[in-house]
Amino acid sequence: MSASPDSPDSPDGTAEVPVLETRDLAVHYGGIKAVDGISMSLRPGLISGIIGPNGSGKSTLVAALTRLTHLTRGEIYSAGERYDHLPPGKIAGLGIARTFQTVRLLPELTVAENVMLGNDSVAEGGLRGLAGLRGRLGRRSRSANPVVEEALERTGLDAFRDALPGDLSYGTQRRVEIARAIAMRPRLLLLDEPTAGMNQAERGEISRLMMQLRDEGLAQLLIEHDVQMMLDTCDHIFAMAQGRLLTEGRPKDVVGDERVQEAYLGKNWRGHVGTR
Ligand SMILES: Nc1ncnc2c1ncn2[C@@H]1O[C@H](COP(=O)(O)OP(=O)(O)OP(=O)(O)O)[C@@H](O)[C@H]1O
Repeated sequence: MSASPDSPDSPDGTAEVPVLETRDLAVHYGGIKAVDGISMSLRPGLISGIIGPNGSGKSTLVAALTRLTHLTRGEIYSAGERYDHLPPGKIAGLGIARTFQTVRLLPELTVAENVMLGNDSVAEGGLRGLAGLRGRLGRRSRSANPVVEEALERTGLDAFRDALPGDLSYGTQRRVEIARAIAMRPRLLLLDEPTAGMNQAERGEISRLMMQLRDEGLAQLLIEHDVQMMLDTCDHIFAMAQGRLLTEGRPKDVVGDERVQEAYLGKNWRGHVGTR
């Protein structure tokens, strides 16, 4: 692998290696330029966000970062190491975990078992690992896996450990997905619309969880249509339109940017932008 030749400076002047970086990234589907020349850099330990109208390329960008779609051109680096040639199965090994737009839990497994699937030892065992999971975990017992226990605790799911996903609220199912991703011990967590279909209280819960994880050092990239949540949660926002970056910066600056308002928010958006 080749190393990224230059790195941005952190506020204290020392060189800081981005947790993730793209250079001139493009994904075209025939004539559709879903992503068209994105160069972006995610700083460690921050919550970064992507906003943009429907069809602006946000999900395609995440698919490119996790190597689930082809690249038309460009380069991707994880902690300075170029990885755009790797297949999707190798991305977790780089310390990049993700949640999806729709809940993807295994309905016949308990919360603890679903979370355990995120852990390396089980993932390496594949389906045989899954078959052995029940025996090792045991219903109504602790998993004896400190990573899983920690993930359940950090996401406030300990009380639900023996529940099946179908018995949980949508918001709690989302938290299980985040717990499973955390059990991978990632360096970077990608969250694609984690609060879709949630009420305000559940959104607040996810937002607080993300900030808690950020305070514990986990870098996150959030895609979300709820602009107020983005303002409240993110440290840095990228605004996309038609596959390109319109602007990036502090949330209130980006949301206050005329081009962003024109492309996405509309002139009637009246959220508050002055609190951060
Ligand atoms: N597999 C595909 N084949 C062809 N076109 C695609 C494919 N995936 C995405 N597109 C197109 O690429 C563009 C960007 O789509 P994408 O889903 O990335 O946007 P988005 O910003 O995530 O939208 P949303 O907010 O609605 O989820 C759209 O025009 C979409 O129709």
